[in-house]
Amino acid sequence: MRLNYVETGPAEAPVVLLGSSLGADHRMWAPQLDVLSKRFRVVAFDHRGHGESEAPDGPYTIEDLGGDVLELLDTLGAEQASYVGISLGGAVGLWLAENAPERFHRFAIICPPSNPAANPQQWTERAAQVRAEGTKAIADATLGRWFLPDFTEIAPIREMLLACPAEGYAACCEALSTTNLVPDLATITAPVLLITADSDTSVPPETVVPLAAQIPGAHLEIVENAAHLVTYSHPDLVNPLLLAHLA
Ligand SMILES: O=C(O)CC1=CCC(=O)O1
Repeated sequence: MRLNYVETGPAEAPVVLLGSSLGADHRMWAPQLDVLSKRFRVVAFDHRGHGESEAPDGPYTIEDLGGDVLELLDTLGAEQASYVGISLGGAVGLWLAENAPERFHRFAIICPPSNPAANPQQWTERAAQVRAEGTKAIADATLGRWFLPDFTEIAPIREMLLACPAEGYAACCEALSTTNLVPDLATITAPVLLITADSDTSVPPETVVPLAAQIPGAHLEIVENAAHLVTYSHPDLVNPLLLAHLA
């Protein structure tokens, strides 16, 4: 699987991978790039079925998405990296922390759905809707969950959602419908920063806060007055947390 990615920062610096949310692509990390690229070789990638990555027919699994990231590390010639992921990208990060600890230094996991398989119908219905009507059918509702009304710079994210291949979006919904990362959280050995947002209705903080007690040594931060896509709306608060954890 060839994942599309964009690389910034010094080639010899430690690698940090950036994994995006469902329907978005590597461009959603624009507010982090300047800051992280001063210290790291930053690789923002598109999950399979997203952005300019290949979009084979689904369904996909979390193992497919995590395996793609391990292949990307090989492509980059990086034995190890740190990983920052939000939402779907956060779920992929938890899978990597559980299944490939030898390839990673540190994780920053933001607003992750840890057990979306608890409500599989939500995801299979959304997959069917997007296959039938395209991502335009879910764009407004998604933006309404991802940002509070006072955040108005949403046009670039809308454009990413509309550009996302319907099959790729649907197949990643199906990956979420079969994903439960909770049973193996206690096996995670890498240092994990968990970030949640107090007004996240996509992945409510009540579902993220308990993970901090289940992941050994995890550090939890709650961003106030923020919704799901907190990296995009609140880089002033999130970027210092990322730098402090990754450095
Ligand atoms: O689409 C949403 O609001 C919820 C979501 C779950 C995984 C993800 O990336 O977004």
